[in-house]
Amino acid sequence: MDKKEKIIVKNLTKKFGDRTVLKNISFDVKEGEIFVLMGGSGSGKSTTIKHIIGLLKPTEGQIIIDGTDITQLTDKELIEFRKKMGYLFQEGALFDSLKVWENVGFYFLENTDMPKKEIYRLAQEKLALVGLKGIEELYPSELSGGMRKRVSLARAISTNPEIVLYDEPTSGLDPVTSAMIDNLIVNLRDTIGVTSIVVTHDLDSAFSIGDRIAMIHRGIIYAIGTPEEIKSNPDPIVQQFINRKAEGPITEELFRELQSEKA
Ligand SMILES: Nc1ncnc2c1ncn2[C@@H]1O[C@H](COP(=O)(O)OP(=O)(O)OP(=O)(O)O)[C@@H](O)[C@H]1O
Repeated sequence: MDKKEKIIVKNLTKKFGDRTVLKNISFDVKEGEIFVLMGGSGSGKSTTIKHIIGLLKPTEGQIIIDGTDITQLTDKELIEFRKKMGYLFQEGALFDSLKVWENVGFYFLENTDMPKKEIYRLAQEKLALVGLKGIEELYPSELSGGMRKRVSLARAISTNPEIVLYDEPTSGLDPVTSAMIDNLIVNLRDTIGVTSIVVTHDLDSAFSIGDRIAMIHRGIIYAIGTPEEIKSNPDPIVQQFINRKAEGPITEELFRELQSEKA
């Protein structure tokens, strides 16, 4: 039997001023699925997931999560709804003035009466999951970029969310740490059935962890399918992207644009 849809993105269009960044995109993500969103710089990946977490409102379209159209929620309702979602920001977005454990336990420090000792323990547990130990008392400025990213990931999963949205979880990480993050994403699905959307440029990671992959280019979804289906998709844009080719329709478009800007 087909799994139930957890997230439905329906005819989503987003304009910033007179620029249309997302052009009527639709897809759904099934419960417990790892759905990868792939595409070049500026293609609209971050904008798409920011709609799913409710940080952006669509110009047109709907975002339906567990049957609720979140675009219709009030700010207060949205904050409550977001409890079931974790979001790993592209830049990490840690609070520099807070220690690592306070960053990881931020949700509980802000919103609950849980004793600090317990929050500290919870932070330790989540940090261990991302391979970090003994850094609870440090500040983000004392960490490497890769460590900061992992601390952000520990924070994203601190509330045991049903849905986790990852914006470039492995960018800037060494191959071993990247593989560890990939494993963690897969483990969260296998052990507690987390539904994930992973935005990535990392083709190896996309093909190894994705149950399905969507390829977005200039605000349009060109292909959606299993890794095998994407590999054999004949679309020239998809093929140029997944084969890392310098020449092809993506570069030709870019070239034409640069020429017309010069003219
Ligand atoms: N708040 C905003 N105001 C105006 N334009 C924006 C805004 N946010 C994003 N854009 C534009 O929308 C387009 C898509 O941006 P987005 O961040 O979604 O791309 P992306 O696919 O995530 O790229 P990258 O891989 O480089 O992070 C870009 O051209 C960007 O400049």
